[in-house]
Amino acid sequence: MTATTGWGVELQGVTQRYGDVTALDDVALTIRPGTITGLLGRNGSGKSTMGSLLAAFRRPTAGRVLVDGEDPWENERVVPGVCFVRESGDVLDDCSLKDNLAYLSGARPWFSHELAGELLELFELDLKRKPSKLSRGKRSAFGIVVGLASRAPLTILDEVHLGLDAPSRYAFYDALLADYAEHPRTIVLSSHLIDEVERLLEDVVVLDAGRVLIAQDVESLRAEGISVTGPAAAVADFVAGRDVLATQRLGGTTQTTVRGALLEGDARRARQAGLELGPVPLQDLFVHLTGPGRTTDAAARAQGVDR
Ligand SMILES: Nc1ncnc2c1ncn2[C@@H]1O[C@H](COP(=O)(O)OP(=O)(O)OP(=O)(O)O)[C@@H](O)[C@H]1O
Repeated sequence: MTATTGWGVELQGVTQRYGDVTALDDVALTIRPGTITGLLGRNGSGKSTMGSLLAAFRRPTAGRVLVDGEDPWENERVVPGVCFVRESGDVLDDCSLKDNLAYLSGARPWFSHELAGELLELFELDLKRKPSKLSRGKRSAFGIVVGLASRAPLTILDEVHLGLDAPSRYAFYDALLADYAEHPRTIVLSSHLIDEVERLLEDVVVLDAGRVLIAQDVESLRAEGISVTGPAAAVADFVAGRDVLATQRLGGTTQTTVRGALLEGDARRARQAGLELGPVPLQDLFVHLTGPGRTTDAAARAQGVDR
């Protein structure tokens, strides 16, 4: 089948309830086609639920899900183009990997057997083995083989690195980037290892208790976090009136993380006050915005509510 450049996603007022648990709460979101988007959030924030809605594993309680402009639910055009790989692994446990690949590739119009072969070798997976007999890491690796080789226009990789050792994780990241460069598509990557995946991401969506806290491109998000370090009084003066996310003190020195782009003259003012300005890693921003005790403030900030 001819290549695509990836399918976009739009969620309009999407709510998903499980009994009295609201997993997604009136979510409005656009995922740009042809990007790698990081789907981040603390445990239970709704990431897997969002994946299952995009893959039409379930229908939302309320609102509209659009994949490539159409509702994916029972949609014969859209469903084969959405590949959702999740930790639980939707594989045939008691069939060999070879039979699994034959079965799974049958439903995937863009499936590349050549790439599957390369990845099986990379992760040292034996086609004769059955998923039920694999270690956790090898099971994850097989999920990655299926997810990448499917070359689906919308690929959702939900915590697919679980159990993988560090060399295998980095091999996965490299393989993903290499294949994505040659076969552009939309990839939604959910992971708690933000430091590791940051370099892969173009856009980032942060969910917080079922709501969208952040949805923007990584570059502009990074530019919004500033670390200010220097004498305590000078730091306090510099950050006054700004959105302070965290402060650490060591002796007379303070390091404060603020959210918000630098204003004109800030760099000069900081230099004159003996302060050091620096970037904030995405992981730190995430922790400061969603960490325990911050949830309510962060959600309120996202909604423009003053507390
Ligand atoms: N099938 C289900 N039945 C009942 N509640 C569910 C179901 N699936 C998810 N939930 C609940 O919905 C909320 C969101 O869960 P979800 O799995 O989407 O979060 P997550 O961000 O993927 O979490 P994690 O990072 O821990 O995997 C949680 O409170 C969870 O307990």
